Amino acid sequence: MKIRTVEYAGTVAQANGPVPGDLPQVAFSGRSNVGKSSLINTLLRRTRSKVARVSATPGKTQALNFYRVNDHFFLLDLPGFGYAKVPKTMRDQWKGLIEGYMRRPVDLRGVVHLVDSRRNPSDQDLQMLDFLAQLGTPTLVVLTKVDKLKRSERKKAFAKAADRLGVDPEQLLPFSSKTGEGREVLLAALDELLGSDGHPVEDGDDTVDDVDLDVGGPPEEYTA
Ligand SMILES: Nc1nc2c(ncn2[C@@H]2O[C@H](COP(=O)(O)OP(=O)(O)OP(=O)(O)O)[C@@H](O)[C@H]2O)c(=O)[nH]1
Ligand SMILES: [Mg+2]
Repeated sequence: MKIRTVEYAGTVAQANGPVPGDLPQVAFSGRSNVGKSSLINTLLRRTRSKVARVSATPGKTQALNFYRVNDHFFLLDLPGFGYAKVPKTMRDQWKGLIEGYMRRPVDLRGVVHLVDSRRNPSDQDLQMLDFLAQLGTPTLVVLTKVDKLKRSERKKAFAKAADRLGVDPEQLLPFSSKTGEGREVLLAALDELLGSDGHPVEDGDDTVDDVDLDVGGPPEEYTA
């Protein structure tokens, strides 16, 4: 997939809030600080005008942010979970928002769930993956920040995470926003999730898109 255009399309702060349009969706989830904003910016090649903002106070307001990519699909940035300082009421709100949204009859083609490659997947990671399995939503699991692992550590880390998640190590996609490792594989996986709806099939390099573009972004209170 070649990323041609990315526009902020809206924010959904309530599970039953209006969706900004009628396009297939792919959502990105994971615990706070897992590297989700960095991955989205790397994936969309938005290094100068960042799409997903990094907020100084994680978890303050929980909302789903929508970005329209190539006028063909919505990339959904789900709020990060598991931030230690977030009170339980807020965690319940998070659950209500995400689970409520996912249960809606929206055209959600898949979820990319991020886990830090240096950490053991948490109970919340397992709960999220269970929930997605129950819904039957196709799910990709990405292990982030792999640049921080030595080659020798990587194999062990992947085996351990796979064991805990109950999948094969080959099913875990390595990713690094620092080196760009995994970007092409993940884009190809998104192509598969989206089928022919995601984009017109097309070859060629995709290095020309980081031209000056101001995608805007969610209101400050909705960045997680
Ligand atoms: N070495 C390395 N650091 C990374 C990578 N991805 C993210 N980071 C760092 O990890 C920290 C968190 O990254 P973010 O992309 O803001 O993570 P997030 O999941 O969006 O975090 P919240 O929005 O706060 O939930 C930042 O200090 C990043 O620079 C990576 O691939 N490699
Ligand atoms: Mg973020």
